[in-house]
Amino acid sequence: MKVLANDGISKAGEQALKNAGIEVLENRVAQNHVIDFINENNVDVLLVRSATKVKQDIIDACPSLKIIGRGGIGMDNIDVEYAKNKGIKVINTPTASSKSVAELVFGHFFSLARFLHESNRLMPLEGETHFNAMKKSFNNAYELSGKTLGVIGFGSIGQEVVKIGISLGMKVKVLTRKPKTETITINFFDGQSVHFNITSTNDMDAFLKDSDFISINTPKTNEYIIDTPQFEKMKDGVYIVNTARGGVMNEVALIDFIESEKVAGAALDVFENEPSPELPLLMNPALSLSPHVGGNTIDAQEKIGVELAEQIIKLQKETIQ
Ligand SMILES: O=C(O)[C@H](O)COP(=O)(O)O
Repeated sequence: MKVLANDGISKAGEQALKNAGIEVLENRVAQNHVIDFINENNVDVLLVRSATKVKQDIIDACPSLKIIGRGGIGMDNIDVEYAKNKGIKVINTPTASSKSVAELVFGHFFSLARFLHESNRLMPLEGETHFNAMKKSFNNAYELSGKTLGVIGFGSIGQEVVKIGISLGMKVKVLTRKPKTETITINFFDGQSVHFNITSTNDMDAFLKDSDFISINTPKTNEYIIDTPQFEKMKDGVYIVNTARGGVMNEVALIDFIESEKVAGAALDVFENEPSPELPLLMNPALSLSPHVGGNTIDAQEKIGVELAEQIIKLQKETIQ
């Protein structure tokens, strides 16, 4: 069996596959050469992250493909149903990177609430006057503790965001299409755990009115979840972080509401025009930005690689001679 890990795979994942007698090709093939490469090398399994798109063209033109694996959560770069209808197994790693994404959400919240993104850019400044002026300009900072965290989406990442929020002493609200209850378990270093039953709401207006810090943690949507009418209903001075997908929040409207100071600060890890975000986003001091790195930790990539390898080995045993 041959695997093409086109957007990379961790050493641990690669080793697990090799130990099972599976060949791993680590070539990084450009999108327009993927079909030829798969056919020339008789690839059985195509592993991707979000960079490589696996759409109908690849699925139709590559009869050797038996498994498409997404190292990560969002499957919007893969024609999942189309592949499944053609008998191709499609797998992902729905929980392996959720802690990493949730930690990035809070990295951005802390950065926004304390102006870290901006002060890092502006330091070092010469002389007491500049130093003190800068210090004064960052006076209106906030603690997260005691504030209301609004989480849009209650999947594995949303739940990890909620855990961190609770641990910081935040009040937590979760917005989902239909209300649902999840038991959130926080494990402490000494082996103790606490459990919280959290029920989400579908009352968007109340959610927007109450939330001081909003994190978007949903799959990609066809329409904006956050657009002008939603911004209008938010608290003055709200902070928003989007680590979900470009397209869940209207970036043009976001800039307008930052300019009117309705939104105090926002962070984007994902962009409508990815990988080339619009210029007004890049230059805006109220924005903390990162280049789609939610799952980019050594820890998450290790877990992702190993989980993918385990699933492939299992599928190989079950279905592929
Ligand atoms: O959907 C995901 O898993 C995250 O957005 C990470 O995407 P990436 O693997 O392309 O970094």
